[in-house]
Amino acid sequence: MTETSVNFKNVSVDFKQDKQTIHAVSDVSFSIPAGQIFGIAGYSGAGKSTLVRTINLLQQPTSGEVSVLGKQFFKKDEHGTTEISARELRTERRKIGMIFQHYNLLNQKTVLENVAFALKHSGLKEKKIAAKAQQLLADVGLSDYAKHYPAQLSGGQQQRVAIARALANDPEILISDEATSALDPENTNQILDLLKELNQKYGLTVILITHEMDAIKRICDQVVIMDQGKVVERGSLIEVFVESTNPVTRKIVGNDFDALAILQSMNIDTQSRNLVKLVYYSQEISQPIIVDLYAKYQVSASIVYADIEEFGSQPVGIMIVELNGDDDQVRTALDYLKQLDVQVTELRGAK
Ligand SMILES: Nc1ncnc2c1ncn2[C@@H]1O[C@H](COP(=O)(O)OP(=O)(O)OP(=O)(O)O)[C@@H](O)[C@H]1O
Repeated sequence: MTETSVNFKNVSVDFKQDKQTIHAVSDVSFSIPAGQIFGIAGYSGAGKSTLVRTINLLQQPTSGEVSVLGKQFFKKDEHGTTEISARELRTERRKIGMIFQHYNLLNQKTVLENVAFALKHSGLKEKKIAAKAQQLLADVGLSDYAKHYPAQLSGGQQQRVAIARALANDPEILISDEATSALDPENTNQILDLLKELNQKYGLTVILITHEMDAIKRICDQVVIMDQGKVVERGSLIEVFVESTNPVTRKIVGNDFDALAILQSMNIDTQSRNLVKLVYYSQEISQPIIVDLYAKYQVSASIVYADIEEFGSQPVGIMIVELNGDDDQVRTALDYLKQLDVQVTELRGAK
């Protein structure tokens, strides 16, 4: 397996509309490592769908280069255009499954037939097709629903059928374009957990396009934030959700770790009080911090704000504390916290 599943290099997509040019995607470059769950997040209209449609050339870039699983699919620059042949593209597209917000199931066919339909051109005999479709249904937890019709299933179950169908040709990449956007929170989480399970079981690369930050936080390894056709930021969940100071990113991912925004919403003045933001990566650490600071350094820390968020299975805590004590002791206490792998940000005078 190649290490990079998708590589975008200087990809731009323009649409001409009423004599105007819409720059849906502008000079985007990044790569998606194989075997990861990779999020592409941003507001509606940011260019996410247009960008991922260039992966299987459902959308041709206006310029730039797209390579998938080590093979160059498309390149257009000042020297001209090179493109994979239609025949090769047909073969390569089998390695890329897609699911969408709308399940697009065939209503007159049973669940099993819907999945089997995707294997029509696989070269397998009918019996083998039925067996494989049944196995795929088992993979998505729908073994008992083979003979049901789509209308008899819930939205979450229908999306499972769509996932089974998308996996029919054993793809290496699964693109999920807002696949949970029409589902309630419980079904959303179940589908996300299923994607994670498939990622782990089969090493499937999952590209998760969504405007729902909770979805990204639940299962992604890395995330790209897009805004107005451009990549604003790329990194691990912690880098993007916890550490980023980029204002566009913060607006999109929320202010859960932005101490100044939190304090402002609580009407707390940062100028006159010795406030410190502490970020830590283990749940057990928060209580001892406060106790230790007093016991070791006679620095009292009163908690102004505290919260814990989960990123996948990684809890990340934030505390804003007001420190009181001798100046030198406060300094030593802060050094001690840094040694404990607690990120310390002093907020006095910060804007
Ligand atoms: N075929 C098209 N013709 C003209 N404009 C288009 C076309 N497809 C997309 N656009 C425009 O390109 C921009 C990016 O759209 P895109 O659908 O990629 O965004 P998105 O981030 O996926 O948002 P959404 O989740 O709402 O689809 C938008 O301004 C959109 O109106």
